[in-house]
Amino acid sequence: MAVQISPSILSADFSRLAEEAKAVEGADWLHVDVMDNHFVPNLTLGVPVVESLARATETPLDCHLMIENPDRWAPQYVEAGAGSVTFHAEAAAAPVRLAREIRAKGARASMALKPATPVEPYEDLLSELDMLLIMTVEPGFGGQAFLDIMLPKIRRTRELISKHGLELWLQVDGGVSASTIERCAEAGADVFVAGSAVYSADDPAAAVRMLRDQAAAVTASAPWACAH
Ligand SMILES: O=C(CO)[C@H](O)[C@H](O)COP(=O)(O)O
Repeated sequence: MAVQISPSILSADFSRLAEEAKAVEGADWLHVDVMDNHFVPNLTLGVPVVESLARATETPLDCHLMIENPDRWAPQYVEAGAGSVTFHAEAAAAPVRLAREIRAKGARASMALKPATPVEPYEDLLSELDMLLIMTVEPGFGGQAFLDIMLPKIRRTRELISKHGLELWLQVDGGVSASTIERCAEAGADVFVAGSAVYSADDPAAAVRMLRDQAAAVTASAPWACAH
């Protein structure tokens, strides 16, 4: 699977969201961080803003729900126009049922793990998902330093994906930049969320292309990438 870049609008100017979305057209996804001030100590946006963003950009929306009770809310983000919906393992009451509901409604189903949540208890669920998101910062805020200690978890997840022969995308989110993306790619990630590294650049679209090229140069020689 080709490397994909998903710029996070958490680092964009929220008073100009449509323009900021257009500034990264050419990216594979637009990462939309939904925070409820309960699951994480920050509050961002909800379903009506996602509906508006879906109308404002051609880029498919990759909605990351950092919220309590995703079982209730996630289907509404599919209806709002998201192409991929990520819920947190720590918050979902019935992750398999929820993943099936997201898929049945027509979006890609994804599950996220906070840094302290291991992947191994979820091994048998991976076949129900289209993507697994490994947080490489504590969720809640952009601009945090990348947690190197997550690299072994990325590697172990890639091994599980290979062991079961899954077509599961492996996303990383938090502190991904020109100086960390290669380590993530070497460990086995193939979908990269980048907020501040993209939106602090003079040319956000060029920053997306540079990150994609950097990661692609690494994964070109990865055995797991060649297998797809
Ligand atoms: O989910 C997130 C925070 O919870 C953001 O997507 C993430 O932090 C992106 O920002 P940056 O690339 O600046 O770290």
